[in-house]
Amino acid sequence: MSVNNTKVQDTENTNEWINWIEEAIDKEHLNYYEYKQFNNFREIGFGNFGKVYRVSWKNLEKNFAIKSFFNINIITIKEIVREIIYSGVGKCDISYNHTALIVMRIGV
Ligand SMILES: Nc1ncnc2c1ncn2[C@@H]1O[C@H](COP(=O)(O)OP(=O)(O)OP(=O)(O)O)[C@@H](O)[C@H]1O
Repeated sequence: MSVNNTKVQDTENTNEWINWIEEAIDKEHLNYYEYKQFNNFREIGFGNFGKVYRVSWKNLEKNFAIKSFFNINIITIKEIVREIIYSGVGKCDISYNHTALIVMRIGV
């Protein structure tokens, strides 16, 4: 799974959280999006953990917000899980500047 390609700090705890995400995808509790299905990246904000982009999906009119997390570590991975549970619609493939990406509904 692509999350392993990021700059993950290789602690047991971090791996547990990554496993949680991967299992949730396997069991289809989480949607998984290919990064290449998104285009028209426009930066719309940034927070403590990374940047947020407005993106188009599969060249359709459908827009999503994508949140990127830099320097994946135990703190950010917990934040990713929290965001996925409370506001996310899914997790995205990782390829953008080696960051983890989650996909959210647009609008805050
Ligand atoms: N789903 C979204 N749709 C549209 N804009 C968003 C969305 N999520 C975040 N944003 C924009 O990106 C900015 C940063 O959001 P982000 O969640 O990264 O940080 P935060 O909530 O301000 O703080 P923290 O980093 O502590 O979570 C927000 O202030 C908002 O302007």
